[in-house]
Amino acid sequence: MNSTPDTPLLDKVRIPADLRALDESELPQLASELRAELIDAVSHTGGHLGAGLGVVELTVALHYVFNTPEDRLIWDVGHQAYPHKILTGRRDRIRTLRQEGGLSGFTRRVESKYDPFGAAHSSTSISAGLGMAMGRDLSGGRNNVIAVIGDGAMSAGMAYEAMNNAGALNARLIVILNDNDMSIAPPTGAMSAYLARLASGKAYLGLRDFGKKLTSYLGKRADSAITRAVEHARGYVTGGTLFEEMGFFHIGPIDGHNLEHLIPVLKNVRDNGDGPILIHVVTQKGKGYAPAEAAADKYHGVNKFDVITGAQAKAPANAPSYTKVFAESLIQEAREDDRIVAITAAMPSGTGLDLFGQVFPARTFDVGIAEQHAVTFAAGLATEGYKPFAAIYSTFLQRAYDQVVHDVAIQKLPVRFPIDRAGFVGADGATHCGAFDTTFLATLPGFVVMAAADEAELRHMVRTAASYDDGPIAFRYPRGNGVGVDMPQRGSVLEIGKGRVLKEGTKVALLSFGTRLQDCLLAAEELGAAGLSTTVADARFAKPLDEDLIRRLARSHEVLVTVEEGAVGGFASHVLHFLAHEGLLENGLKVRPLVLPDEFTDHAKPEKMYADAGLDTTGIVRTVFAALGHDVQAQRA
Ligand SMILES: Cc1ncc(C[n+]2csc(CCOP(=O)(O)OP(=O)(O)O)c2C)c(N)n1
Ligand SMILES: CC(=O)[C@@H](O)[C@H](O)COP(=O)(O)O
Ligand SMILES: [Mg+2]
Repeated sequence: MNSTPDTPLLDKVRIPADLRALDESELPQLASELRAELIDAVSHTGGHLGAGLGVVELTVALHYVFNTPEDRLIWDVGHQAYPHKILTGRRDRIRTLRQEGGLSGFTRRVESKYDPFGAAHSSTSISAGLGMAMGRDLSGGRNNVIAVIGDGAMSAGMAYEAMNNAGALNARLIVILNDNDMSIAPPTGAMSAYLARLASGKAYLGLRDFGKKLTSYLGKRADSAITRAVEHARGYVTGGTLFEEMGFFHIGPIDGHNLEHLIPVLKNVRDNGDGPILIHVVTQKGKGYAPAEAAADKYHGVNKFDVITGAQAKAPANAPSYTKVFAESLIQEAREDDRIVAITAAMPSGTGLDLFGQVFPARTFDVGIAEQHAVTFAAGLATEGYKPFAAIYSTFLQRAYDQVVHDVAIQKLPVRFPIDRAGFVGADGATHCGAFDTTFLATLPGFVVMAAADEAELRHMVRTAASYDDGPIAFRYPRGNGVGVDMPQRGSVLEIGKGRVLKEGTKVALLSFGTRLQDCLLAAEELGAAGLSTTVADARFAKPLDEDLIRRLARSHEVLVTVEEGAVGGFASHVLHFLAHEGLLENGLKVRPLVLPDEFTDHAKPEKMYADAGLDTTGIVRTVFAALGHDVQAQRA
């Protein structure tokens, strides 16, 4: 049984100004109440918990020391910002997190003046902060700019591009590296090993040298409290760290859960110094909640859960998740072909490649949060005759578009792109919606672009991709579970550019690309009951199109509706382009392309999102009736 925590001190804090009125000695108590409130809220909503738990003290210290929102506080990714939301006027809505109409699970400018920059994709905070710092300097401002970035996010190229620029500009910018030695999975890469070395005290200077450096940056006010904080944590970082070579003053590591250490350091940095500074703070992901601390993923993302036991709610599923089907199918293919290798950009569990990695550790590469590199790395593997599967969520593939075009497509390299989380993703909202992949891939010459209509189709597409060597090939599938169709033992190789017809009719044709197929079949039944004989086809390919199929549907039906879970400019655009060139739009054919709405759709339950987008059974039927000029209400009565 969960009961709302007792939070007498937190109840007095609505906004950071209230927090700043507290005595410093009260802050540990406030942090403890904030942590209890966070746990309780997320137990009701689900969401990102581990990262927020790890920054409770840091959040309190930052708002205590800095004058937010005039001082700009930027949270990288934003998944750790729930404690920040509670302290910045949003506590009354914290139990609406990630629900329709409720608070976003990330920072958002439209949500609060305390969120100076929206996020959800990682590693943008230093760039945004540097822009704010230069804007401030150009307009003669005096405010601080603080970017908080995790050790996982620090693996991405953008972070280095920003530091490189910040060092050269010598801008006054505060970067807090929140090092919890975790990404979603344990972090990978040389940078992670380097940070671990720094945090373990192996690279430290003597106290005297450190004192000298500190005084040169912070001036006389680099008092003993700051030295003690660093000394207490692990020691003192040497000159010549990577960050210092990039022009940052580097301080740390310090214990990010100890307010007595955090506050003097932050005050000193606030009041002194010039140029960019990086404060290395060591924290524990999941801190203060035993089930999170004990979990392998530190409760990075959780369903609703029981606070006492930590047990998470799990809806019963009638079918395996698409992710699991992908992983198992790829394992199956990889047993047959030792040239198959798999790549993830810090999403092993999300993409299912953790399973692949258990079977084929040497053929699995977690490259860190580095989608651009992941794609070009895959291209390199392809040049050596390997069959790389670069498994990247639709939304994160956006970051690697030039690599897809320049390194893969132009060179016609057979990189395989399994694209998970294609279409609506529900609670993560607009930043994570996989809306654009069909549009941005199908426009590239020579790219093969497929969408799986169900989990069996996904299995076929994995096999098809494994056997296709003529150039790049992508297949998209959504977040969540399959539809419960019978599964083939092994996938078949699909004929490239050929769709299939599931139901023959004469008046209306529904041409689906992807998992909306099930709703098309239901819609066809409704239309049939209303006397409208309906064909249902699964296009399978947005590129190359099944031109024979489309020609036939266009010639022998009065209405042609295309249905896809993607933005305008995708499958339907290619169909319309083809129809126009074939002169098939000139004989009275009524074509209706159903795509995602031309807007960024906020978080909600996926079923509601489909309904609002007109992409559910009702929406499809309504579209057909409207095309035929029928009165929808009368038809359905
Ligand atoms: C460009 C991009 N790729 C992948 C992700 C998925 N993702 C969200 S949080 C996260 C791990 C971040 O690790 P870190 O920055 O150390 O933060 P922590 O969760 O440890 O606090 C990943 C990989 C993302 N948000 N953005
Ligand atoms: C913050 C982030 O980007 C990830 O944690 C993401 O929320 C994971 O999404 P899935 O739950 O769909 O894997
Ligand atoms: Mg981390």
